[in-house]
Amino acid sequence: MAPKLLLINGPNLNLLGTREPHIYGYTTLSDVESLAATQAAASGASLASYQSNHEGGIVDRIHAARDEKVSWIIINPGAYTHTSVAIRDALIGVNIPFIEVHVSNVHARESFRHHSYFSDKAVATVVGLGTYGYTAAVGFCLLKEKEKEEKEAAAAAAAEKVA
Ligand SMILES: O=C1C[C@@](O)(C(=O)O)C[C@@H](O)[C@@H]1O
Repeated sequence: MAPKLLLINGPNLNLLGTREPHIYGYTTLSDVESLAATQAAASGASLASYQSNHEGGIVDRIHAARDEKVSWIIINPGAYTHTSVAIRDALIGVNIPFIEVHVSNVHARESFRHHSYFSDKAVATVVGLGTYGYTAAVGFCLLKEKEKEEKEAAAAAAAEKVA
C-alpha cells in the first residue's frame, strides 16, 4: 500500500506568508502544502493537509487519521505546542509516528515557547529551518517508508528461499 502522510498545521499558520514575515518568512501555507504533496507524490506516496485554529478540530483530524491508516503525521501545532495536553494525548492515542515542525527557532524566542508538549513523544523535531522544515520532515518520512519497504521485500525474498 502506498504510504499516506498527513500534514497538520495549528492556529495562525493559515497566515503564513503575511504573519510576522521577519520570523516566519514569506512562503504561504498553500505553497507549503502543495510542495509537500508534490514531494510525496514523486516518491509514490500521498499527502493530505489540514489546518485549524481550533484544538478540537485538530484532535478529531488526528483520530480520523487512524481509520485512514496514515503512516506518518507531520505537525506544527503552533501555539498549542506550549499548551495542549489534548493534542498530545490524541497523537499518543492513535499511535501514529509523528514529526514536530516549527518554522522559527522556538528555543531562541520567549521562554514560554521553550517547552513543548510534543517533543518527548515525537520521532523528531525540526525547528528554525523556516518552511524548509516541512520539506525536511516529509523527506525523512519518505526515507523511513522506503527503508521499511526494502526490509519487507528482503524478508519476503528470504522466506521464499526457505520454502
Ligand atoms: O504559531 C506558532 C508558530 C510556531 O509553531 C513555529 O512554527 O515557529 C512557534 C510557536 O511558538 C508559535 O505559537
